[in-house]
Amino acid sequence: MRILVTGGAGFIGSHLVDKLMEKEKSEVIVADNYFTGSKDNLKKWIGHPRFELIRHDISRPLFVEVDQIYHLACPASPIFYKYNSVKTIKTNVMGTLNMLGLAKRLRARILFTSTSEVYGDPLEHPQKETYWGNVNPIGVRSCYDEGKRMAETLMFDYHRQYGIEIRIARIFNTYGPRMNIDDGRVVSNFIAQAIRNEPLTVQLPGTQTRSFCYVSDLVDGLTQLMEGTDTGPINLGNPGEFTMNELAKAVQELINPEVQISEVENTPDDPRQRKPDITKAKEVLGWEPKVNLHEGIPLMEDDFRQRLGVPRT
Ligand SMILES: NC(=O)c1ccc[n+]([C@@H]2O[C@H](COP(=O)([O-])OP(=O)(O)OC[C@H]3O[C@@H](n4cnc5c(N)ncnc54)[C@H](O)[C@@H]3O)[C@@H](O)[C@H]2O)c1
Ligand SMILES: O=c1ccn([C@@H]2O[C@H](COP(=O)(O)OP(=O)(O)O[C@H]3OC[C@@H](O)[C@H](O)[C@H]3O)[C@@H](O)[C@H]2O)c(=O)[nH]1
Repeated sequence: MRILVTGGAGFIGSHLVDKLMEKEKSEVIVADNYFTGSKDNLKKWIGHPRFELIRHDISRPLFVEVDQIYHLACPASPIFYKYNSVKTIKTNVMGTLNMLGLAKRLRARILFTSTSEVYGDPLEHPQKETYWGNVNPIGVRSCYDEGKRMAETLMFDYHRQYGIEIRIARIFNTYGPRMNIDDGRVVSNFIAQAIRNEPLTVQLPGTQTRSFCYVSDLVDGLTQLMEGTDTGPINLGNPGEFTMNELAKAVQELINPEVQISEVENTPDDPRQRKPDITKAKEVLGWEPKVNLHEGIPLMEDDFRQRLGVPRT
């Protein structure tokens, strides 16, 4: 089995590669342009006979011979996906078209990592896969959430029109070791701030909620979805829901009780609430997350302390 992972040098992608490489018969090819990812995340596999790393931007066609495609390439942190919004759209739309073209030529199964952001600022809570969402089509987040929605449309049209085997995961906020230290997402920000003894920046109002999934759980969900028979979309996330005020308190308690918490301005269109309904994942895949936030934060803290060079005192 030869498997392509686009975006495999990123946070989730590199953990997925670790899991795929554990299977002795798998060969893994990663294609990544290193916009938010890094070779460092894959250093243990570089030089391995079953592993190949290609610098490639998926908004251009890619010619490789594989049996399965995990299509993850796309900046995921709001700061990075807004940085060059037109490029984010090209990555989602042209990139997904290119990967579907590859899947069509090879008759390969393709899994796309969509997002809870397709639900926008959801009016249904928790979110089921049947909910169509509440998305601003012209806002600063649209390059990402509308880009992912268009990519889901392309996936289903290739499936209906050409019989391509597709899998769609709608991933909710995921955290863990190897996130970029200055990634800008909330869990990595708070952990880095707590270790550096800088105020935790809670964006107002602080009552907005998210549900945080530990990366090993998420990766198990992705491989189970790929190996199963359901096209999805299937929500993959941890239903444990926290306000940003609660998250800041948890990080303060677990990492640095002395650290201050400060309130800062938010960005436009920030979703006010988000929690996955994972009934479908449980029924169809037999999947549910195992690691809760209070267990996951210390695991991520170890990795951040090591990279920041600040040991526990
Ligand atoms: N982490 C989350 O909470 C979360 C939630 C929902 C969905 N997702 C999705 O999961 C996937 C992985 O997210 P992540 O958190 O690992 O993000 P990440 O930013 O760490 O990884 C994305 C990877 O894609 C690469 N990339 C970006 N544009 C590319 C392009 N045009 N060509 C080739 N490579 C490109 C980056 O260099 C990086 O290695 C993304 O598709 C993201 O939208 C993540
Ligand atoms: O320092 C910070 C950063 C963020 N936040 C808040 O934390 C919440 C989560 O923000 P993040 O930037 O981590 O992530 P978001 O939930 O906005 O988007 C994420 O959603 C799912 C995925 O597709 C992506 O990983 C990302 O787009 C927001 O309400 C934001 O206002 C803070 O309070 N402080």
